[in-house]
Parts: sequence; C-alpha cells; structure tokens
Amino acid sequence: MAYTSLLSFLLLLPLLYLPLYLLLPLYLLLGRNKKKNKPNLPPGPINLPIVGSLHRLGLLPHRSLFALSQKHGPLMYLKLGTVPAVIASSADTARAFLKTHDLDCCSRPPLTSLDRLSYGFNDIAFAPYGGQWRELRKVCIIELFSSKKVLSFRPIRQEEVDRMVGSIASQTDAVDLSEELMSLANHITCRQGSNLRTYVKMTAIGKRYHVAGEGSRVKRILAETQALFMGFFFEDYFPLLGWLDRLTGMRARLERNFSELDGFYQEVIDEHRDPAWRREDDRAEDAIDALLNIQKSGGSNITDEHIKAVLMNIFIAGSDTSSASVEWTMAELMRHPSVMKKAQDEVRSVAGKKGKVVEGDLDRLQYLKCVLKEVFRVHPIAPLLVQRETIQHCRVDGYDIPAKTRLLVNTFSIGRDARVWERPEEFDPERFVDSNIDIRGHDFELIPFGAGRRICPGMGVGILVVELALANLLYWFDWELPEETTKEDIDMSEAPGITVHRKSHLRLVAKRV
Ligand code: HEM
Repeated sequence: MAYTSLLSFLLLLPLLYLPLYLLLPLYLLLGRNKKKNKPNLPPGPINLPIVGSLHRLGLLPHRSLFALSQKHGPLMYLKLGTVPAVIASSADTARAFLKTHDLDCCSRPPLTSLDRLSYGFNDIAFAPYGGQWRELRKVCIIELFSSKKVLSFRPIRQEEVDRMVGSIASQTDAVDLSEELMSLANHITCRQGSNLRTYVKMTAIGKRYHVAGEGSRVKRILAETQALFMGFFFEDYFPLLGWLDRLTGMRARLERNFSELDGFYQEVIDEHRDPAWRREDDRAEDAIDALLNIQKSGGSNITDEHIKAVLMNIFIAGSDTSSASVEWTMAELMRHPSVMKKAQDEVRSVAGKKGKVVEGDLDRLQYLKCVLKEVFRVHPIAPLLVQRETIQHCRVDGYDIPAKTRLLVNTFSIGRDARVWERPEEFDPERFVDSNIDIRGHDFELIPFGAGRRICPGMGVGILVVELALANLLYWFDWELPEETTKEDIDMSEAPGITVHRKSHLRLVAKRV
C-alpha cells in the first residue's frame, strides 16, 4: 500500500478503535494503581493516541528519526502505532544495545511479510533469536561464508567484474552505472548462491521465464519481494487491526509473491537434485549444494524450507547492498574530483600494467578503503540496520527498556554525530587516513554491517565485491559527467527502502584509459 493511502487509513483509525474508547474510564482507574510501578522510559516525542509516532517517520525514517534525536537525545522512546520502540542514535547507545546488552536485544520482530517470505522464520536474517537461528547461522557461516568458501568463489567475482568492464567499455554514450552495478551484484549473488542455470536462462537465453518487455521474471519477483518488505501491514503496528491487511489487498499480494518465489526456489532445488545437473561440468559447489549435502548427511535438521529461506536472505541481503555501496561511492567521487584522482592514482600504481585489478591487490589499496569508510559513514546502506526486538527487560543509561520493545539503531545519525566527527556533513576520506576506526563491528562509531550476534555474516564477501568492482572502475576508466551537467547537478536524493539506493540512476561517461 502506498504511503499516501496509508495516511487516509491513519485518519480513519480512531473510529476503528471506538469500542476501546468506551473502556477508557476503566483503564484510567486501573492505570492510577499501576503508576507506582511505571517504568522509567527514555525521553521521546509525544505519542498520539493509537498512531503513536508513526506519522512522523515519513518515507525516509532514518532522516526523520535523526531530526527527532537532535531534539530528544541519543536514546529515544516512541510508539510505532501501538508498538513500543527505542531508537539508538549514538555510538555509546549502539554499544550499550549491541554489545553490553546484545543477548537481551538480539531477536527480530515477527513482521508479517518477513514471516511469510521466510517460511515462518526458517531463515537467518529475520528469525527470532533461539536454537534454530543459532544452528542455521553456524552452518551457513561454515558452509557459505568461511574464508575458504569465499576464496573458492574468487574466479566468479573476477569473471563478473571483467564482464561489467567489457560491457561499459562497449558503450559510447553515457553508461547507466546503476544498472551495470545491479546486474553485476545479481550475477555474483546468483552464481555463488545457487549456480543459477535457470537465472542465466532467464536473463540471457531462456524463453521459459522471460517476460517480454519487463526483464527477467526473477528480477521482477525479487523487486516485488523488496517492495513487500517495505510495504505497510496493519498487523505490524496495530495487531488488533491485522484483518485490514486483507481489505487493502496486501495479504493477497504477499501470497502471490510467496507462491511465485516458492515455485522458483523449488525449481532451483530440483535442478540441483537432478543427477544430470550434478554431473555437469566443473562448477564450484554453491550454497544450495552445500545445504543439500548437509541435509543428505542427516547432520542437521535442514529442510527444503530452510534452504529456500536462506536463498531468500542471500538474494535480498546480498545483491543490492553491494551495488548501492558502489553507486554512492562513484557519485561522491564525481562530486569530489581531487578524491577521485587520489583514489585512481593509488589503484593504477598498485595494479600497474597488469591490465586489471585482482583481489590480491585489494589489501594495498589503503586510500580506497578510507573512501569506502567515508561512504559508509555518510551513506550507510542499511541505515537502521535490521530491526531488532528485546527479549527481556534491560536498563540502558538508567532507563528501562521493556521486553518486546522494537530496537532501531540509526547508523545514519551515528555518522552525523558532531561529538564524534568533525565537520560531519563534509565528505572527506582523509579523516580515516590515520585512524584505527574499522567497519567490522568493533568500533561503534561506524557499523555499516551491524554488530554483535546479528552482525552481517556476508560482510567479508560484501566488502570484496565492493572493493573489486570499485577498484576496476577506477583503474579502467576516467569518468565524466554527461554533456551540459556539472557536479552540482548530481542528484543525491535517496529512494525509500530497507537498503537505501539513489533515487535516480547514476549516468556517467566512461573514457577508456
Ligand atoms: C556491502 C554489502 C553489505 C552490507 C552493507 C550489509 C549490511 C548488513 C546489515 C546492516 C545487517 C544487519 C545487522 C544487524 O542487525 O546488526 C546485515 C545482516 C545480514 N546480512 Fe548483510 N550486508 C552486506 C552484504 C551481505 C551479503 C553479500 C550477504 C550474503 C550473501 C549478506 C547476508 C546477511 C544476512 C544473512 C544477515 C542477517 C544476519 C542475522 O540476522 O543473523 N549481507 N547485513
């Protein structure tokens, strides 16, 4: 449901709660006795009856919450509909939740779309904290994200980056860099995740899945999945009004997307079970092979539903995060030509006359790493991380945080905290040149991959893809803006989403060096 129609629903909400108003006097009477045990909640904006502070979030909640935190402080309490939530907006409060109280706060809220699309939370990213999540995450870290496994996919990453460079080099007009990067990330994810022969068929050859005029079927299905993750379900904010999701059509939309995704996953799994497909060529063992092998050996209780749910995580969490990171970096480099030149000089001197940048070069690209840190500070890709939910009561900064409170860590605010960063609004990678701050979840000033028990398990591979793609773009091409545009014209506005992309595609002219 679009946010405009959401507004009209919010206006009607008080009527739907009419029966509850009749009970108000009773509630007030009981409330008086309860006051003695009232928790000491963090400060925050005034919550309206029923809608709470939901109306304040807007399309870019990280920005609205940042503005609110300027007024109410780095630890805020508010209500999202009828659901209590706390917002952590500083490195210290993030540390308190993600380190000191990590165990109290490391569950996920059971949101409607996530429930369905993760097969009842049989995945890693959206599952509640518990034995099943721990087991699956452990298996996936060993089988999918270990250094050995990540290394085994090195040829795939290089091949796909080379393919992107070839595609850009063949274009004479301005290149749609956003499209190129999305396609790169999709191909890498699909090949690492599932050696998707079907996907390749869809994008390149196959008629079976190809939907004329609207690109591949999978691309469309996954775009709808992303939209549903962002979609508004009454159930998530007004549990008593969950039935309205049927009236708005959101339930039907969710079911449609689920059954399309399920059909697709099943096909991919069946293909991997097919002895003919298994015999085929020298393909590297992918994520599905690894999970099917564990299933076969009976070593773990992995069902087809777990495999499908993990596939969903890989597709959703693994592709657009990397592409968005490179997009924002290229846009900032175009706006800051001296930074672009310094980064290009470094890349070209390290890779020399080799003809390309390879993963073995990346450790020596120290300035490029500073550029990326600065991009993650200013444009965190998942600015509110992934929502958490507290498991039990805890106390932070002297305030009570009750169990079952939603926790949003606003890394966008943390990156703009003037007590930590000098000139926070300025894009300046030099600030990291002599700094020890790293992005791997230990320094709470900069946590683009989260921290604690729920830290991104794909961080290693994500960083590799981003650095390799970026380094090759800088090595191979000099970049110019399309005719009659200046760096001041570059649109830096953000599109709404769990992961934040640029609103408009980045179009640049690539000149082969
Ligand atoms: C630049 C690339 C990436 C960024 C910026 C990123 C960022 C994040 C963030 C912020 C979280 C939430 C952490 C938290 O709740 O504390 C997360 C979780 C997750 N990410 Fe990533 N990610 C990236 C790449 C990847 C890749 C390549 C994969 C897999 C192929 C992946 C898989 C996951 C999964 C499964 C989770 C959920 C972990 C859990 O809840 O236990 N991510 N990621």
